[in-house]
Amino acid sequence: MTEALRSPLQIVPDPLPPEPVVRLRDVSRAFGATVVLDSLNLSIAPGEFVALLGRSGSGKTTLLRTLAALDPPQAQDIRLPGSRATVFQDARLLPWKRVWQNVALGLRGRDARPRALAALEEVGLAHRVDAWPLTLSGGEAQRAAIARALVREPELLLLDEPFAALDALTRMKMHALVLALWQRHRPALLLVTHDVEEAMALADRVLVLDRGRIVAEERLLAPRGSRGAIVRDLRATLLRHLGIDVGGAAYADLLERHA
Ligand SMILES: Nc1ncnc2c1ncn2[C@@H]1O[C@H](COP(=O)(O)OP(=O)(O)OP(=O)(O)O)[C@@H](O)[C@H]1O
Repeated sequence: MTEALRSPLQIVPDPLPPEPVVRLRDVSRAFGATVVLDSLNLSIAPGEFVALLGRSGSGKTTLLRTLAALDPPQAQDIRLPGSRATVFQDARLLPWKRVWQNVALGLRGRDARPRALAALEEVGLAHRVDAWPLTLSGGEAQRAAIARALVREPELLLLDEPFAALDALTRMKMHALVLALWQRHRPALLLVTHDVEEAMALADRVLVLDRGRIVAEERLLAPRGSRGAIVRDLRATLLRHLGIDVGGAAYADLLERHA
């Protein structure tokens, strides 16, 4: 027997953390003299759900476009997975193609249609597969856009304020849907949002971007659905980073009016 096997106290090394699927090191981006991303560092682990908050003009969309590799490549230290998909605020469906054809767009092989149909069924649109995009409601169009992203089984799913244009009830349904799909498929997911509540309800980690830098990072360790007790302080912290003082009299007054 070897020495190691005889020892009653074997030291089992911690498993190495998984390699991030996204890694940005010291990434900057400027438009003319305006610096929009400023020496930014960001890692996202496989299967992690990250929310990105930021005031208007803080650089969220620019960061998302960098992660989607939509802008011309630059000589920067950026690692991205090969398979990525993006869902925007507007569904961007081609109006001259039926819903299932929009989802199947770019898929190769005979199984393109069955794959598209399966994805549409997953998002609750089995009854609308042959519809024209212009006949869909806003929520249905976003479901189709999510199906189009998911059918590619991306390692990285980017959501750019996908619920911003939806009414409150539809938004809640979409939250539940995105969470269920993320749990089933487990892509790394970056959700850009203005909505602190949305970020806290859905994400594992919430980042705040300000003037092209990540100025706050909060991990949500409590399981989703049982976060009620811990969210108040966190909400206040995140809102402060977004320039809203929840301790201020004006905010207290606002809360009272909504009570
Ligand atoms: N193609 C471009 N050319 C010039 N300036 C740009 C371009 N794209 C973005 N900007 C500028 O970069 C800054 C950040 O824009 P970005 O769209 O990334 O912000 P954002 O946080 O997504 O804002 P919002 O929440 O309002 O969508 C803004 O000042 C914007 O005017």
